[in-house]
Amino acid sequence: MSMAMQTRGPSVAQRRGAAAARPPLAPAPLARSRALRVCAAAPVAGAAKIIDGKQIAEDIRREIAAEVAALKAATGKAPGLAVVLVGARKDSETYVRSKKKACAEVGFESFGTDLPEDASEQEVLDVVARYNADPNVHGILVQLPLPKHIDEQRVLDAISITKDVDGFHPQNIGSLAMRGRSPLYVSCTPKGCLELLKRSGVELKGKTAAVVGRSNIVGLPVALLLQNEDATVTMVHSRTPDAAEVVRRADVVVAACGRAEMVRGDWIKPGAVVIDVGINAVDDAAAKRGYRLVGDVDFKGACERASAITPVPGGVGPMTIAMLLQNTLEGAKRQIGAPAN
Ligand SMILES: NC(=O)C1=CN([C@@H]2O[C@H](COP(=O)(O)OP(=O)(O)OC[C@H]3O[C@@H](n4cnc5c(N)ncnc54)[C@H](OP(=O)(O)O)[C@@H]3O)[C@@H](O)[C@H]2O)C=CC1
Ligand SMILES: Nc1nc(=O)c2c([nH]1)NC[C@@H]1CN(c3ccc(C(=O)N[C@@H](CCC(=O)O)C(=O)O)cc3)C=[N+]21
Ligand SMILES: [Mg+2]
Repeated sequence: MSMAMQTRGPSVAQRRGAAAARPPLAPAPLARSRALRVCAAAPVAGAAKIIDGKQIAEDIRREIAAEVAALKAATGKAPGLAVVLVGARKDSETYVRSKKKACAEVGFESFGTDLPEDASEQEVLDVVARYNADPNVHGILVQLPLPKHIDEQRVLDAISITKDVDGFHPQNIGSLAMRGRSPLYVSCTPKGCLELLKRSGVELKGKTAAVVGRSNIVGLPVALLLQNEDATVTMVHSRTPDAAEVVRRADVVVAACGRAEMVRGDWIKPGAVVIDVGINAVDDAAAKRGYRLVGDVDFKGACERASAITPVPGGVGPMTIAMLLQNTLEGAKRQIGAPAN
C-alpha cells in the first residue's frame, strides 16, 4: 500500500508545546497535517504508524476557523449549529458539550435545546420545526440515541435536508448509495474515516476493504464511501459466519461493531490500514474516571501487523466533530449564498 509516511515530524511533546504557544485555533500560516507518528505501544519490528486523528482534526478546525473569519468579513454572518438533546444521558451530555465548545472555537454561533427525558415526540418535532425555519441556524443535530418512546427515524426525517449536517436523512444516505448522485451532506463519522485515509496518503482504488458493522450511521455509509473510491468492499455483521476470514483478506479495515476489541490482531493482514471507529468504556480501577475507552480493535495486537492504525481515543472521535463543523460551514455557505432556500 502506498503511503506518504512522515516519521520525522516533531515529537508529541514539541507539538504540545507549539500548540500551547498560540491560541488553539488561530489560522496558522501552514496548516499541514502531520498525520503519522511511530506507534509507541508496538514492538519495534513491524510497528504500525499511528494515524493521529486528534492532530488532523485540529488542522481541519484551524482551516475552518480561517474560513469562518473570511465568511464573517464578507457577509457579516457566522455559521449556526443547533444541537437538540433529549434526556440526561451522561455520555450524550459530554458529546453535546464538546460539540458546543468546538463551535465556539471556530467562531460559529451555537444554539441548543435541552428537553427532559419524558418530552413527547411532538415536542421534539416542534423544536426541529423551529430550527428548520430559523435563518440563523444552518445545521441541526439531534443527539442520538433518543429515549425509547420517541421514533428516532420520524425525528430525523423531519430535519430539513438542507440543514441535515449529520447526514442521517434518508435522502442524504440514499444519494450516497446511488451512482451519479451526490448527497448534500455525508455523515460525520464516515466522512471522518475517509478523510483520515485521504490525509494519510492511503490509496483506495483497487484495494480490498472490510467494514465490520452495517449501521445506518456508520457501517453502511462507510462502505458506500469506500466503494465510491473504487475499493472492493465486504460488509461484516452479526450474522457473518466467519468475520475473521473476511477481515484477513482486507487491505483496509474499518471496525464499527460496538464490541470492545473484537477485531483481533491476528485478523489483520500484514500491512493493512486499520480505522477503529469503536468507542467502548471498560472498567478500569486505575483510570481517573474509573473506566477507560477502547476501540473495536485489539490495538496492541493490530499494531504488530498493520502498516497504520487509528488509536482510541484520539482517532476517529475527534474527526467526527471536525466533520460536523465542516458540514455546518458548507451548509452555511450554501444557505447564506442563497438565503431564499
Ligand atoms: N468515533 C465516533 O465518532 C463514533 C463512534 N461510534 C462507535 O462505533 C461503534 C459502532 O457504532 P454503531 O454503528 O452506532 O453501532 P450499532 O450497534 O448500531 O451497530 C453495530 C453493528 O455491528 C454489527 N455487529 C455487532 N456484533 C457483531 C459481531 N459479533 N460480529 C460482527 N458484527 C457485529 C451489528 O450487526 P447487525 O446489523 O447484524 O446487528 C451492527 O451492524 C460503537 O462502538 C460506537 O460507540 C459510533 C458513532 C460515532
Ligand atoms: N446525532 C448524532 N450525531 C453523532 O455524530 C453522534 C450521536 N448523535 N450520538 C453519539 C455518537 C458518538 N459520537 C462521538 C463523537 C465524538 C467522539 C470523540 O470525540 N471521542 C474522543 C474521546 C472523548 C472522551 O474522552 O470521552 C476520542 O475518540 O478521542 C466520540 C463519539 C457522535 N455521535
Ligand atoms: Mg448516516
